[in-house]
Amino acid sequence: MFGGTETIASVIEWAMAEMIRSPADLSRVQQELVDVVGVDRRVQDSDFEKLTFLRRAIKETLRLQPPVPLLQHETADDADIGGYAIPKQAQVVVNAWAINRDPEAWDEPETFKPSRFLKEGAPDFKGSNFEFIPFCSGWRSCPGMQLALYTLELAVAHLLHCFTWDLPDGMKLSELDMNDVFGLTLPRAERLVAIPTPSLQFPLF
Ligand code: HEM
Repeated sequence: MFGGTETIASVIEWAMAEMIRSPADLSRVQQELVDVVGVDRRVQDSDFEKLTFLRRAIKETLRLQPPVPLLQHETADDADIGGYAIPKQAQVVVNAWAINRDPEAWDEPETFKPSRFLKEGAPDFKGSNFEFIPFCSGWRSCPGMQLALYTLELAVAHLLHCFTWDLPDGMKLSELDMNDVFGLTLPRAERLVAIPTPSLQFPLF
């Protein structure tokens, strides 16, 4: 299995890139952090329950950039799926990346839009909404999901609460390369380079 660290590092980088490229969402997440946490202390575990937009921005990142895009399994028995006969012990590859962007399931599937998850009945990734499967589903789904979510939320919350972020050398948002390298994992084709400026009213170190 791919390391938990590589998957998490990739999603943190994608989340930062998606938000920098979407200033309205970035400013909504940062305002939420100021409203919930303030500017004179750091984020704590007890804050996460109230950081609803930040958590949806991470969900949306996992939809667009699942770090395990292809799920490889073997059928235990003969099966019939959508009229296709799949024999026992067939190798089946599920393209989670394509499913998470299926235009029949998602409105504007290519657009980073965390607010889609604010709607009543929006899909969740706990395993029963098959249009959204960044952690797969069923008894071989990711056992590290809760740890991964906690780590992702904590890291991104600190990065966005403690700093404001700018692209280097007057680079425009439209120039940010959002290509990936498609394979067993889904890293960015070009590393994200962004300049942090401290934003809190106390020394960070
Ligand atoms: C954003 C972070 C992560 C994502 C999106 C993710 C996603 C996945 C997916 C999709 C699978 C199933 C693969 C398949 O069915 O072919 C999986 C399996 C697994 N993951 Fe994760 N993972 C993440 C982080 C972690 C972490 C932090 C750990 C451990 C600390 C972990 C441990 C595992 C293990 C042990 C399996 C194999 C389970 C089995 O084969 O029964 N993952 N992960």
